[in-house]
Amino acid sequence: QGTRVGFYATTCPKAESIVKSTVQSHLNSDPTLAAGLLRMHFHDCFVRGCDASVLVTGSATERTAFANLELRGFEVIDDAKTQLEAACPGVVSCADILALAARDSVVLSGGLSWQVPTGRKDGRVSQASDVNNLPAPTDSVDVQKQKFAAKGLNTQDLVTLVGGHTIGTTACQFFSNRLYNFTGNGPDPSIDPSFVPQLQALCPQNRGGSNRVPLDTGSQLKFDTSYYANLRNGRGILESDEALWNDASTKMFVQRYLGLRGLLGLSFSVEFGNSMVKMGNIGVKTGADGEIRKICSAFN
Ligand code: HEM
Ligand SMILES: [Ca+2]
Ligand SMILES: [Ca+2]
Repeated sequence: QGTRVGFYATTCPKAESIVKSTVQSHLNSDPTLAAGLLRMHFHDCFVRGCDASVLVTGSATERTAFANLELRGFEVIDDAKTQLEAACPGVVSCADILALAARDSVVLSGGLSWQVPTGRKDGRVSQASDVNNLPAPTDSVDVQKQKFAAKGLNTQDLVTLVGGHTIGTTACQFFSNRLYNFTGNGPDPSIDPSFVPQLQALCPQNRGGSNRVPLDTGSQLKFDTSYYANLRNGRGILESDEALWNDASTKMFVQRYLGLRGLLGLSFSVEFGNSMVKMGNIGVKTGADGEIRKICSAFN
C-alpha cells in the first residue's frame, strides 16, 4: 500500500505536531470545523484515492462538484501547509496533511487516537466529473455497501465510517423529503413520530433548504456512540443513516457498538481508527505517481 507510520520521522520530525497544533487552534475558534475536515478526507479518498485532488481550485475541479460545495476547512489545510513549507520545504504532501487533520479532528472531538500511516503523494488531476460515485443520502444499504466495496471497504467499515456522522450537520435539502411527502402523503414512517415536528420546525416545507441540522441530535460536537443510539430510536437524519438500522447486516454492527445484550461488543472508538486507516489507503500514490504540492489548492 506504500504508506507507513512515521514516514516523516527523519525528514520532517515536527510534521504531525505542526498539523495538530494548527487544527487545534482553528477548532478553538470554530469547533464545527472538525466535522468539515473529517468529511473532506472522506470525499478525497473516494475520488481518485487519498491524493488531495479535492483541494484543488479552478474551473471544473472536484471542488466545484455539487457534492463538494459545502465542504469546510480548506483554510486549515492551507494554514498547516504554509507552516510545514517553512519548517521542511517540499516534504509533506497535502494528502497526508488532510489524513492527519482528520485524525486530529476526531481526537479533539473526544474520539480515540490512532496512528496514521503517511507517505501519500498529491495527485495531478482534479475533475468535477469524477465526483459521481460518492454515496448519496438516499442510497439504500445495498447501494451504500456496493460503493464501499468498490473501495475495498466491507460492511463493518461502512457502518463504522458513516459513524463519522456523530459530528457535524446536514442541510435540510438532503433529507427534508422525509418530513412531508415521503410515500405520497406523510413523513417517512421510519422516523420516530415524536421527532417529526421538531425536524419540520428546523426545515420548513418548501423553504429553508439550506438550514442546517445536527446529524447526531444532542451530540453534534462529540465523537461518541450517540449517533448509533439515535438510529435505534428512529432519530437518524439522513435516509441512508436510518437505513443502517433497518437492514439486518448493518443493524448488527450498530447493535454491537451500542453494546446491546446478546451480541459480542465492539468498540466504536477503536474500530473507527481501524477503518480510517483502511479508507486512508484507498488509491494512494507513491513515488513518481504524484508530487508534493507547494500549495494545496494548486498543482505544481
Ligand atoms: C453512505 C455514506 C455517506 C453518505 C450518504 C453521506 C452523506 C452526507 C450528507 C448528505 C451530509 C450533509 C452535507 C451538507 O449538508 O453539506 C454529510 C455530512 C457529513 N459527513 Fe457524510 N455521508 C456518508 C459517509 C460519510 C463518511 C464515511 C464520513 C467520514 C468518515 C462522513 C462524514 C461526514 C461529516 C463529518 C459530515 C458533517 C459535515 C459538516 O458538518 O460540515 N460521511 N454526509
Ligand atoms: Ca482524491
Ligand atoms: Ca456525537
